[in-house]
Amino acid sequence: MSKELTSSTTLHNGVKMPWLGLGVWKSREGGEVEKAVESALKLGYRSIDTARIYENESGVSRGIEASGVARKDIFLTTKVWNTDLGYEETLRAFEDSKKRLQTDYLDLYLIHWPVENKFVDAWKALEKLYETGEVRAIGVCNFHIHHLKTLENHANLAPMVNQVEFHPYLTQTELRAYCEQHQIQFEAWSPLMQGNFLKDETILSIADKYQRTPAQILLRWDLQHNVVTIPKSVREDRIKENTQIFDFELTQADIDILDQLNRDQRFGADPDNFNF
Ligand SMILES: NC(=O)C1=CN([C@@H]2O[C@H](COP(=O)(O)OP(=O)(O)OC[C@H]3O[C@@H](n4cnc5c(N)ncnc54)[C@H](OP(=O)(O)O)[C@@H]3O)[C@@H](O)[C@H]2O)C=CC1
Ligand SMILES: O=C1CO[C@H](CO)[C@@H](O)[C@@H]1O
Repeated sequence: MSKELTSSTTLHNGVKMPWLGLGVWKSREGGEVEKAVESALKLGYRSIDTARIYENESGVSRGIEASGVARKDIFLTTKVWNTDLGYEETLRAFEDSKKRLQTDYLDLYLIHWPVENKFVDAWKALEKLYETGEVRAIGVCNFHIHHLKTLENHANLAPMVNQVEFHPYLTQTELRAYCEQHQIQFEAWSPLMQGNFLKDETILSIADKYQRTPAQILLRWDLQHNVVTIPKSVREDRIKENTQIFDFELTQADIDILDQLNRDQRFGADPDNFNF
């Protein structure tokens, strides 16, 4: 499978989404996020993942502006937060995010968490935004199979993306298979294990073998699993390092070794057990 920095997966509605994007959770507005987004776009990233709850959508838009990259060439994602779930509430939250992001449309709008009894109404709002062309693709985050099944029973449109925690300690085998069967693109959050990979001897030794950094091994492993990945960094050297994953390939044996590190360990919250 050959991929390059600008290469994309095709979602089930035909929209193209880059395999690599920049995550911006914890990237602070007022300088940090602006600089990270500007650097990433100048280095060739074409996808940015933010959320209302990250409180940096305005900063993201300033970074885009500073980069000089045309809006039409960028795949921009944001998410509706738990307190804004509901039909009218979600439509309003979308308008507010659009204003902060200084854009007339979004490429991808996601439900951030599967809050029971609320996500179906929010999904109806996302379908409406999709029908009116204000968003090019819609999807969910943190949905287990049972949440996807509930949605299926009420939705006109299947989600195009499910963005969930994914790395070698949490390989999500069943959920990935389900998403693949239903043409839902799987997207990894915390692909770098929030920085917790440095103590893992297996990851370090594979990095050594390929003469790559551990971060590059983790991101390459995502690509070879056909998983969209959105590593976060505010450091230009790392933002660049995280792009250098398209010119080498892991052997199947090494992919298997990384897969076997699975221990169903989360660095973030469990969707069935969250409390925000
Ligand atoms: N839908 C959801 O519920 C969620 C979505 N997300 C999305 O996914 C994105 C990525 O996940 P996130 O949780 O941020 O964590 P990541 O797994 O991307 O790890 C980010 C951490 O790794 C460090 N880092 C980045 N690159 C390197 C490198 N090359 N070498 C060493 N360390 C590195 C960063 O530090 P530094 O910045 O200092 O370089 C930061 O501390 C988020 O930013 C957000 O957009 C995340 C969580 C939940
Ligand atoms: O994207 C996210 C990052 O983690 C946060 C929880 O602490 C949430 O905002 C959300 O899951």
